[in-house]
Amino acid sequence: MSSVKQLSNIEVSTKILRHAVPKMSELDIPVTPENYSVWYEYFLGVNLDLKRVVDHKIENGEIFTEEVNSDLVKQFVLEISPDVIESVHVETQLVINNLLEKVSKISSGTANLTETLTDFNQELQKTNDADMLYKLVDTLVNEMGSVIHDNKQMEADLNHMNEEVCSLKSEMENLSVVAQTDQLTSLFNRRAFEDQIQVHMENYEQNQTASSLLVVDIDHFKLFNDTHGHLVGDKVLAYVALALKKSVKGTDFVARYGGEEFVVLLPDTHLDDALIVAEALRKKIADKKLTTGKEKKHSLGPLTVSVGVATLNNSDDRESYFIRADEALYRAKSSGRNRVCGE
Ligand SMILES: Nc1nc2c(ncn2[C@@H]2O[C@H](COP(=O)(O)OP(=O)(O)OP(=O)(O)O)[C@@H](O)[C@H]2O)c(=O)[nH]1
Repeated sequence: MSSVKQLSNIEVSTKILRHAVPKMSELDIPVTPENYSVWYEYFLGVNLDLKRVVDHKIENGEIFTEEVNSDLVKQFVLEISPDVIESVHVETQLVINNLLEKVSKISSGTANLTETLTDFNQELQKTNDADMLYKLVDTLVNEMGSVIHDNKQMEADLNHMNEEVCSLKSEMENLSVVAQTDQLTSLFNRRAFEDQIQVHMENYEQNQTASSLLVVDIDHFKLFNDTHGHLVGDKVLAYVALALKKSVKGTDFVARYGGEEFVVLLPDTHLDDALIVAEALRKKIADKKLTTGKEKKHSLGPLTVSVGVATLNNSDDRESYFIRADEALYRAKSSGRNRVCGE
């Protein structure tokens, strides 16, 4: 279990919330989810680089302008592993539950108190001859009234805080999606792939669930870019991404590994079946006639991919699994491209 997970409990997240928000307001930093993530990390105290950079800025009296905040986000938040983002989700959810519990307790407590005091007040008003007592109790009732008022105010504050935490949570979720998505193709990115390959390894270890990996690389993509320009190149990448996504089952995982290279993880799939899937992908892309221009008359020429396939085995770690698929891809390239090679 990571140190972050060990620290993940309601006390820690509430404590951080209590420190982070006042500090941000002291430094005039808007409490957006991204900025909050930086300060959450800062008060969590495990990211020493972040702490050093922020402390240095505070010591030098530096102003946390929009630019400074955004640099901190870029430098540290976008580097936060999905693990940490996930843990912030869990903690935010715990804070919400805690707050909801408090809010409901205060609501019912206030309702009871109001009822009791109202009855008591009515009874007292019927008694004419106990002036002194009446005055004392009336004072008491007034005081209790102000307690009720305070409680109501507290309830309103808690409700408001709850709304803010809810919106924080939903923004954090968006942040997590962004951190795992490739902007150009909308596929998962390499970071998400690293997580998913880990899931496959664990399923294999625990339940002997088979797993196969395809590494798909567009052939001569440099030439394509050079001939048609980068913008068309980008569109072709988006097209290949969609073609891959549409050609596999919903449980299969497609990501852009980088540049013109894609990866597909097939759960519960042995080598023979993975080779069939890979061949179907290759053929689908090779058969498509790509055109451009308003009337789609201008042909872009052939577009093909090479695919390397590997299946997870007992002695694999994440790296060796990927390397075997990548070596198979290399063989597909060096033996002529537009083909599939297995390990
Ligand atoms: N348009 C565009 N091009 C990209 C992107 N990422 C990488 N590339 C280009 O992809 C090309 C990859 O070239 P190479 O690695 O030489 O590979 P290749 O031309 O596909 O040749 P083989 O893989 O050997 O068939 C380079 O020209 C990169 O600039 C991108 O996001 N958009």
